[in-house]
Amino acid sequence: MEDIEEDLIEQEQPNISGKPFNVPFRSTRLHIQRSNVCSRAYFVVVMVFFHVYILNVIALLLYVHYNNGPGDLVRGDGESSATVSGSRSSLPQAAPSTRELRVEDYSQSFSLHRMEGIRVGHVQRVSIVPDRTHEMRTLSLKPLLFEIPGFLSEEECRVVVQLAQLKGLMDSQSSMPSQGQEESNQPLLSLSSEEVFSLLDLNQDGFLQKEEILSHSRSQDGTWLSPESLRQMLAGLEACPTGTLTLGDFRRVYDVSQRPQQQRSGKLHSHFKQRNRHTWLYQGSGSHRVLQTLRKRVIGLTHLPSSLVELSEPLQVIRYEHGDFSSAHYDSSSSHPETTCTHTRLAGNASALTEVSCRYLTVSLYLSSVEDGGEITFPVADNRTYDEQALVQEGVDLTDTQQTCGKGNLRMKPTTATALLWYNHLSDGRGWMGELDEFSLHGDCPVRRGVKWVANSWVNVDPDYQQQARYQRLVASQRHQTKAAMEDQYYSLSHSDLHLDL
Ligand SMILES: O=C(O)CCC(=O)C(=O)O
Ligand SMILES: [Fe+2]
Repeated sequence: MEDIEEDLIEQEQPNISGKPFNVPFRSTRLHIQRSNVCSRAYFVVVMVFFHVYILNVIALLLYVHYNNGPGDLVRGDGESSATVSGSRSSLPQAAPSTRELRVEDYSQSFSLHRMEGIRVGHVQRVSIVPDRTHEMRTLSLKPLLFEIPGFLSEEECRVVVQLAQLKGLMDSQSSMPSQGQEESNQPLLSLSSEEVFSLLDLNQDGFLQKEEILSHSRSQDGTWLSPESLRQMLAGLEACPTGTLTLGDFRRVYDVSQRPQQQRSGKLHSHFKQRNRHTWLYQGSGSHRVLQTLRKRVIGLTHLPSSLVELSEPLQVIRYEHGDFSSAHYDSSSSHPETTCTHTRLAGNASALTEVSCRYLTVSLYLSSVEDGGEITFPVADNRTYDEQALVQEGVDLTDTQQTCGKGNLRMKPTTATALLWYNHLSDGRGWMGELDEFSLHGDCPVRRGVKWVANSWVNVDPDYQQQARYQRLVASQRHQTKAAMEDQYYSLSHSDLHLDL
């Protein structure tokens, strides 16, 4: 207490003006301090806490500043209307920066841009190309779906159709066995369980290990084992105490997995069917300027980072002639532990996983109008809830676009130069891609008169953010190596030229 009083006396020195504090004030301070509330120790502790707090805030601000988004992965790159028709460097990207390499060090603090639908019928003006704006109309909120008339010029539509014709179109394959294909696959599917077991038993030890089953279903091609059937088999395998399947186990599990889906789940779901022809058009540097422009326009429209869009699938151009259609389907897939995204597979230790398409959103570009039929249908758009059972009721299967196109909730007639954009996935609530949006189910009604040309621009995103980041770093470093190799070659060439000259 004496110390405190000494201290107080020291503090009662005259102030700057040379005058001592007046008496009432001094007596108040003395009173407070004698009551021990503001003891020196207390003051020191408060100040220490205060400084630690300030330091923490500064550290946090610095952290946020230097880790502002995952580098090239989701950087807003200002690829706006002004740059849509501007030329961009075609040089390979630089090597991964230290900033990119730190991507895994911190948790997500960024967002994949997602447009606002506001309400059905809402029209917003968007700036995608210089010197003009486009109207973007919300067609549904579930899925989040927009229509942008005049997204392309008629000339651009013509060029894309001609480029597709030049490339050549091929028959589209159904990703799931269609009824027709089931028949044509009969000889293959009629392999006995013993034969299938023996083919899968790579090391011929008489047991099937998980890796052996997975090894045959790595690539999406073929119709033998859909992701759903694969899940059935793996569930059966996990139920076995040994973690392997004997021939007897395999017979049971395989039988169940090969039964049509409607019998397993009790739901009358028809398999995916389609009839049309398609081709793929590369949009990277060196491709036709219209294709490059369209990709930039998709970047401008979606506000997604150019690196994501540029590493996505090429443009798919589809031609539907008379009677051509596709039954209702999802453009993307829900994620499961047994699946990996096709586009990022090289970046993971995923050699034994089934590949699936991971497409955050779809931009469908209509390159022609159709005289009759050929609408795109979203059978469950804006239903209050998603009910898979309700898709098939009283013999009416809403996924069967050949029979029930008129009964879906939303149908859009193809119109030349119009774009549709919809999100196939919900947000994960943290700014990355979340679950498959079940309302994004859509199909194509049969063309009755005319020809439908449509181009699909998909933006691929891996629901596993780290995997997407690894993939982008891998591509960036490979590009860097390629560039270095090209420069080396150029250097040695010019060097040898020099020798020749001499
Ligand atoms: O025809 C359309 O409008 C879109 C085509 C489509 O759904 C697809 O190819 O996945
Ligand atoms: Fe589709």
